Amino acid sequence: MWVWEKLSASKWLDAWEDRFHGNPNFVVHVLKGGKTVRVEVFCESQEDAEKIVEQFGGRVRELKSADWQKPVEVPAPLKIRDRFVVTQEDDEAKLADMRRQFAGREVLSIPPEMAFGTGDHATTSTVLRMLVDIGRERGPGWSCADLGCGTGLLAIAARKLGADPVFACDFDPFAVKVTERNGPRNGVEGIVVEEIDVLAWKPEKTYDVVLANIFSTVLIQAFPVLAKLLKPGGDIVLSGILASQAWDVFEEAAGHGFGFPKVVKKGKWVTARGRWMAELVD
Ligand SMILES: C[S@@+](CC[C@H](N)C(=O)[O-])C[C@H]1O[C@@H](n2cnc3c(N)ncnc32)[C@H](O)[C@@H]1O
Repeated sequence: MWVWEKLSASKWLDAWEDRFHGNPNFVVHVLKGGKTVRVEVFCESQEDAEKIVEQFGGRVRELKSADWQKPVEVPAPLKIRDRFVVTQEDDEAKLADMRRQFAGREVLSIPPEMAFGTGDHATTSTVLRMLVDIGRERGPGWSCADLGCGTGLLAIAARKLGADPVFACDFDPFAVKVTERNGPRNGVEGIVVEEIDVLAWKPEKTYDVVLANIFSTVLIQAFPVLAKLLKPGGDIVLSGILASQAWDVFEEAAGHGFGFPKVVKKGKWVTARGRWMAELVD
């Protein structure tokens, strides 16, 4: 296992977070009392690591496999309103215990894999909370698209909340596979999952609810696609937005007829729930 690492001044912290948000294999450390940032990216091969170094600069080192294999403690289950509990546990006996412990909430099992979205990141958990609210407001029978689905957690939750059909996509083929696996693992069938680059997409269907937890630089370019995808009066939830970039996102959104009356900031991450006001667009 190879690690590419780069040191840079801490003023670039947001830029690095933005660039790698969604990549489960990157870790950003703040060093020297906040003056320096170290970006570590885990790669399968030295060749991959060297390609990244060529692109961004930095240095490659080999991680001792003992470090890599160190058992990681399963984090505590995460409660989402009074509706879900999200856990990385996949042991059936432990899941059965959790179902007893959290009776009344549905337990969603999303084991950690090389795809983003086990629920513990603020950008995912805030979308989940907003999604529970949307599900309650809409009742059964709304359609939902989850763009940049990662592990598929949001699509699975949408299906459990009454959405039908549910469409999920990611440009990472591994995320597509993981989402296809995680649906049935959680008793959910029928989520349509496709490998799609949102920025090169010409959607043919429209949805009542669109979710996109993808970083700002992608969202800013994605509004023409989002406007084609969302039904007039539909709900849209955007996440993965660094607070420092939120106004750029909202400004671009407004130009395409999107308004975001509900904004939640968790740490430096912003999640926004809004609507597409088709009548404001020529
Ligand atoms: C932050 S993760 C979100 C995962 C999951 N939806 C969640 O909320 O936890 C962003 C996902 O978007 C995907 N992604 C990034 N840019 C994309 C693009 N242009 N088209 C499709 N997927 C993209 C990444 O592969 C990653 O799985």
